[in-house]
Formats: sequence, C-alpha cells, structure tokens
Amino acid sequence: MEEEDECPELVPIKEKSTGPTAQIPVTIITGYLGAGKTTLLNYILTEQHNKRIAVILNEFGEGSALEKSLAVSQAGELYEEWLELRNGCLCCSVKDNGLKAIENLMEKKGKFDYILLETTGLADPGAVASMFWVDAELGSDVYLDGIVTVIDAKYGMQHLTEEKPEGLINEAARQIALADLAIINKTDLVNESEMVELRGMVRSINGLGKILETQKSRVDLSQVLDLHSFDTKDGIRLAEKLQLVKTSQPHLDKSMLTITFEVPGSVSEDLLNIFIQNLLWEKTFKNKTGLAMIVIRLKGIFSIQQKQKKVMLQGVHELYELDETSECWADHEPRINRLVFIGRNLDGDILKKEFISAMSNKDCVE
Ligand SMILES: Nc1nc2c(ncn2[C@@H]2O[C@H](COP(=O)(O)OP(=O)(O)OP(=O)(O)O)[C@@H](O)[C@H]2O)c(=O)[nH]1
Ligand SMILES: [Zn+2]
Repeated sequence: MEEEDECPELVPIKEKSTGPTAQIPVTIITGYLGAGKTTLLNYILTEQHNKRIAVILNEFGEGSALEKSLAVSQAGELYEEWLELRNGCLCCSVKDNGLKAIENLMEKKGKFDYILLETTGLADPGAVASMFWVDAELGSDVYLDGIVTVIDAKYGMQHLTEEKPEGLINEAARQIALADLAIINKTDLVNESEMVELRGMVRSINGLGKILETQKSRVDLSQVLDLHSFDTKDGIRLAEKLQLVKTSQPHLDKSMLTITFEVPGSVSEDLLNIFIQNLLWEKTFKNKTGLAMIVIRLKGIFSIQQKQKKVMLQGVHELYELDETSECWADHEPRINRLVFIGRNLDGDILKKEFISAMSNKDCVE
C-alpha cells in the first residue's frame, strides 16, 4: 500500500520564514550579576564575525561602567535610541522589555542580521524567551536562537547554594537550567578543584546544554551564535544529543536537575499533548514527597503514530511546541521516544511511569 505521507530522502529543511527576507536570530545572554555578560557582548562585537549585530541591553539603569562604555560613551546617559557602533553593529537599551526594542529594530531591518539581548542579572530568561517564542509564532521577523548563561567561576557556587525562602526559585539555578550554552567565566580566579565542583554542579542542573570555560568571556563565536536551539533545523543533532543526556544526581535538596528517559513505540499525538499539558500547565505530577514537579525546560524526540518523520518537542515554562523535523524514521530504526526535563522536584521513575500510563490508553502504543 502507498504511504500517505511520502517521505523522500533529502527533504529540504523547512524554513519558518516564507517572505523574501530571512528571520533574524535572537540570542539571549543571561547570567548572575557581574558574571561577564557585557564582557561577552563586547567580545562578540569586536570579533570577526561577518555579521552586523544589534545589541539590546535590557534595563541597564544600574549597570556597570562597562555597559556605559559599550554604549559608545554617551556621557553615562541612559538612552533608548539606537546607536551605530563603529563596525556597523547597533546598540540600544530598553527599560521594560525587549518588545519595544524589537519593534524599533524592525524598522532598521536589513541593516543587521543578528540580535543579542543581555538580560539583567536577576531576570528570568525563560520569560524573555517566551516572549520571542510567542512572537515568532505570530509571524514575527525574529526567532529565538538560544539562551547563553554566563556563570561566575568564583561566585557561581555561592549564588547557586544561596538559601531561598520556601517556594522562591534560585535565579542563578534557573538561568543555568535554561541555558543552551553555559559559559563558566573568570576561570583565572579559581583553582582546578573549585572548577571541578562548579562544573559538576552546572552539569547536574542542566544535563543538556553545552558547557564552556572562559576568561574574559572569550569564546569561539561559532559555539555561541546560530545554535538553533528551539527550531527543527537542528532536529537531527538534537536526536543524537538526547541520547547522551544522563539523569543527574542532585547536589542539593530541592535543587534544579535534569531527568531523562526513553520509551519505545509510537505514541498518539493527542495523548502526548494531554501528558505535556498536565505536566506543564496543571502540574499534576508529584514526586515522592508530594511536591508538584516543576519543569522549566523540556526537549524531546518522538515517534508519533502515522507520522514518518521524527517529531521534536520544545518547552520553556508553560509554552511548548511539537514540530516535525526533516528526518524520517529509517526502515529498521527502532521507534523510540526520548524525553529530557529540567526543573525542580523531578523524579525520573515516577515521571516515566506517568508517561507510559498516559500513552498506553488502548490502541495508542503500537
Ligand atoms: N578576573 C576576571 N574578571 C573578569 C572576567 N571577565 C569579566 N571580568 C570582570 O568582571 C566584571 C563584571 O563583568 P561584566 O561583563 O560587566 O558582567 P555583567 O554580567 O555584564 O554584569 P551586570 O550587567 O552588572 O550583571 C568586570 O569588571 C569585568 O572586567 C574574567 O574572566 N576574569
Ligand atoms: Zn552587564
């Protein structure tokens, strides 16, 4: 019988943009106070990258002297106008959120091809990310490329282990949990054993993102830009990457951590949606101590019934998206669903059981 959903090899990668101009990637640069975000921005702007980059500094009212110098020495004045840097890059600051800036930016579209957004040290990058993500769905000219979190090698551990009042989230941990790339900066200020400890901590929070170590935020730009962390363009690499993720051993009670598991078979898209919504929206699933599992970053590759192509799941906070990748399941390739969750109060065994039971509504698993 002919397959309904033909899947020839060498399917061109589907671009979200259909217009004549390509969408502009946005990279969110986050990290705790003083970790080295502005240093990273400065470095990127001065490196050879053959891109015209626009920089948005989110709320830098109390910012450092460095930020003001980045702002092309406007006598320390706050400004909300665009400034053109010497190498053609643009710079601006925003007080509220990135949206207004992006609107302004759109008017200058064509003048640049990349946006870097530095959040304040205490910001929730997930909220900023959601904003761009939702906007992209609405046919915006920008898309979210990735979240880069800069970590202070010397004070990072202290930020991460700070006790928070019950129910309040540790911002430093959340920023790491959401990182597609974690940069441990200021390695000159610590010894090797401190590095090992911090690296282990970062890895246990986020088992998915790449970790780099730098001084003065000097990093290979190809590791920072064009990550495609949220779109299906990188679906193939994601499938491979998910196989390498390990469930982490939490360093602290109640800490943020990564859980992963795989379940063979093909699942119903409807039941999958219900499972995800119960997890992200209803917070139905509880760990052994009765606390609701809170997921703030979610990725997965699924085999969906009646679909030839692998389906990718992306989630940030309560937003999620299921998208077909360009890659088909090969003839003899075992159909396996792989899921990775980053968040709090997670229990991998319980979550896996919940997933299997949610999917095993009769005639829903092959
Ligand atoms: N020793 C050392 N200092 C560094 C390094 N990288 C940056 N710094 C210094 O750390 C300080 C803070 O750097 P910024 O880049 O302003 O940090 P930020 O994350 O933008 O800070 P806020 O925006 O205030 O949260 C500056 O004085 C930098 O010169 C490094 O690798 N080693
Ligand atoms: Zn800064």
